[in-house]
Amino acid sequence: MGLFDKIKKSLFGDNEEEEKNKKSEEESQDKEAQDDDQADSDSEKPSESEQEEENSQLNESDADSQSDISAKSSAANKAEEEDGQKPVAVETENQSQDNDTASSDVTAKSEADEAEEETDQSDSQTELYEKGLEKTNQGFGARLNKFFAQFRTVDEDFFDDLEELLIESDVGYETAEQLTTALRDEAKLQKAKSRDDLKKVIVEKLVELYDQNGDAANEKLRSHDDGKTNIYLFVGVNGAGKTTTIGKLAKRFKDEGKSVLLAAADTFRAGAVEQLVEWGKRVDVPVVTGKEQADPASVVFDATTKAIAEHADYLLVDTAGRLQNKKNLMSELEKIERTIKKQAPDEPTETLLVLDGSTGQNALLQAKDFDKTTKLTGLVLTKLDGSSKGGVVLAIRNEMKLPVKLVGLGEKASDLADFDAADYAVGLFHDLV
Ligand SMILES: Nc1nc2c(ncn2[C@@H]2O[C@H](COP(=O)(O)OP(=O)(O)OP(=O)(O)O)[C@@H](O)[C@H]2O)c(=O)[nH]1
Repeated sequence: MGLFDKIKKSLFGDNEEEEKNKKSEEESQDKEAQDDDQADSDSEKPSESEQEEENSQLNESDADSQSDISAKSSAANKAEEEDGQKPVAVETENQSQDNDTASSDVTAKSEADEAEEETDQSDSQTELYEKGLEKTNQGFGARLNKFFAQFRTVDEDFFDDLEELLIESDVGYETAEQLTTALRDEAKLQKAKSRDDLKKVIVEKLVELYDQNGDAANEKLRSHDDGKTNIYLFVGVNGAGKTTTIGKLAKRFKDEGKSVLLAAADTFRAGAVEQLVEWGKRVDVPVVTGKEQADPASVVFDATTKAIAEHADYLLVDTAGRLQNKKNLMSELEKIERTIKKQAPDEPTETLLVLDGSTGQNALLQAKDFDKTTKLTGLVLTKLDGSSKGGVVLAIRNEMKLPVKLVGLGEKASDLADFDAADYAVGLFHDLV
């Protein structure tokens, strides 16, 4: 569907039926990891209160920062039940710095009788956005729609009020100003007078603003298809949705027939490893783990060695969201990146910052902090289904020139979509007014 059709459908509706596909899961492979003397020992670990204090500087979302593994595991189990999938058997063995390659990872076994077909509903991307953005609509979209519902005439007050509304919706001051100016000019040009004319223009301008701030070559997930392993490094504050996104993406790649390996490099928190192992079982991909409190770089080293040796198509690396202080977190990430580059000089293919979509303007600060340490190639915006804002998408794009590559629109394995500016802009208006 072209942009115009999407805008038309959003604003005026139609009766098109949405397609629904069913996807099935494939068997996984058993893999082995090789150990090495790569790991250095980490400095002493902090108290919980120190972690919390540090984390609050990076993440304003208290609810997420307090999420624990029991909640996560029960959420995963609940989702498993929803997906109707039984977990496959998992062999768990810890890795250290010896050379016991046979016991160096956690492997999801692919036993035929256990690999039940997952029948996740695979909604079309537009449908996912519409469903996922329902709550965001109660925020940014609802404000826009309420604003348009009260619309009387196109005058200076109209544009001033619109600019104010955009700033309140976390679009950012600069972006709000740019968008309002563009809208003012376009409204004049198109002689837009009615409410529907203006809504059409604003959707067009939202998309245009997003598009003009990007690098066309870096819009979609990068992936090389030359037999080498694509390594995706996921960074972000705790609770942003890194592990969940990795689980969802692993499922997507598996469904595409690719071989996937996961690395649980958040050894700081035992629950984080468990959570990734749960996802590995759910989507039937092996997970490389290390001993609790082990050097995360050693886990990454083992996982990279294994992925390269076994010609895995993708290695998805989960990292810690918090350490005793920001400096420690950043130096750990630096070390992980160095470790990857040592074995695979052109990697990582992607360094994705995972951001909670409801974080608001703080998301921008996080993006700037992480970008200083690990050169980011893109963003993943999660929880857009539960976001009360949503406007931060534009702020980040405008100020960081970083593309949003993926969006999380729910907790299920299938609730992941490629970011699409038109879908996003249209989704904000869907079903309202
Ligand atoms: N509604 C909704 N919830 C999500 C989404 N993505 C993640 N979550 C939930 O957010 C919570 C935190 O997600 P995690 O994947 O554990 O976050 P993390 O960044 O790995 O956190 P740490 O392991 O603490 O660093 C979990 O309860 C997830 O189920 C999403 O797109 N929508």
